[in-house]
Amino acid sequence: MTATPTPPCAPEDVRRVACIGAGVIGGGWVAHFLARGYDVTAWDPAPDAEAKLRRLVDAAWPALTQLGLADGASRERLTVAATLEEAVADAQFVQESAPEKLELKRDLLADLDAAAPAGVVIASSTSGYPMTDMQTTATDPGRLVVGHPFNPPYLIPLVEVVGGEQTVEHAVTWASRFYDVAGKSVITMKSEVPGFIANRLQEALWREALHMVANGEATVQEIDDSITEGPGLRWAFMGPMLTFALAGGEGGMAHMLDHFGPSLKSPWTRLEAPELDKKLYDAVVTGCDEEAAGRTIADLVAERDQGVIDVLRATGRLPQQRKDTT
Ligand SMILES: NC(=O)C1=CN([C@@H]2O[C@H](COP(=O)(O)OP(=O)(O)OC[C@H]3O[C@@H](n4cnc5c(N)ncnc54)[C@H](O)[C@@H]3O)[C@@H](O)[C@H]2O)C=CC1
Ligand SMILES: C[N+](C)(C)CC(=O)CC(=O)[O-]
Repeated sequence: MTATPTPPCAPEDVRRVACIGAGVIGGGWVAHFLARGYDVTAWDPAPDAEAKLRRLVDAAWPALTQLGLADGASRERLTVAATLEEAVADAQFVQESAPEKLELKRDLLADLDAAAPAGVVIASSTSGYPMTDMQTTATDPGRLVVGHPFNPPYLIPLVEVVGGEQTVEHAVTWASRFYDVAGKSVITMKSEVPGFIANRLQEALWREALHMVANGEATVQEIDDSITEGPGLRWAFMGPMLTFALAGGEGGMAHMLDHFGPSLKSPWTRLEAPELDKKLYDAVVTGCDEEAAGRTIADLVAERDQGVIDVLRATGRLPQQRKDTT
């Protein structure tokens, strides 16, 4: 193991970003960084990756233009590299978004560490693996961090940052500051909670939803309506803690706990996940198809993007409108 050098430039001075893996999330990161005015180099081993990536960026661009592009932002600042080494040779920050397979991530992060300039911070988009488990074979594990985004990374602000046991503190601090400068909303985690904070919360909700679908207690449509017509409206601007504090009236959270605490224990009971057997699998997939009612994935992506922009605008969270470019 080598000592981790400090990053070659300050987070504010980064101009060149490498995105490794260019699927749903890697492509979303590419769109985000381009819209923020960075030069982006992407690499993905799939033969059709470049065409798919450019389609994704083109589909995201109208939403990003509505949000306001940074000065000089352009899709022409995207380069697709032929090799991993070429992609990171010049990078000042690397975002890895390859498939969620532990061995693949371990090998890939070690390869990126071998190829990227010394000290450059390398972040993984993993949605659940602790960095401690992924950094085991890298020569300089100190510069490897998790930077967990939310889909699509070009619209959902949150990114969760956390290091592993071998990550040096300055890499975590640097990454958090970089994402902040790049327009993200950052939570820097104190420890490696499996699945990180927000995924644990949404997976807990989803686990309960799967139980209800498996037991025939609710349809997929009812699950979704119960959130979009109910708590989801509040959660866009006020989290579950403060929202429930208001359930206690003038007594706030203390009264809420005194009043409802004992009765709330019944919905807290299902701690184990249901078996994801074929019946449940089919019920969830068919239910989503029925709910989509003929809308394609592209239709739903456009609907979601517009919905997120409307919510950001309505809650005063749009970045300053800036000059539109290409
Ligand atoms: N899909 C989602 O909603 C979210 C996914 N994530 C995380 O982002 C990462 C990527 O997930 P998705 O974009 O959904 O997957 P995806 O399947 O859409 O994209 C993965 C891409 O990686 C490429 N790839 C395959 N082997 C590779 C390698 N050895 N090196 C580099 N690239 C390689 C594939 O060709 C593909 O284009 C995963 O770690 C996932 O957990 C994080 C947040 C949300
Ligand atoms: C489904 N997922 C676990 C990969 C989702 C995430 O990690 C975050 C998100 O976008 O909701």
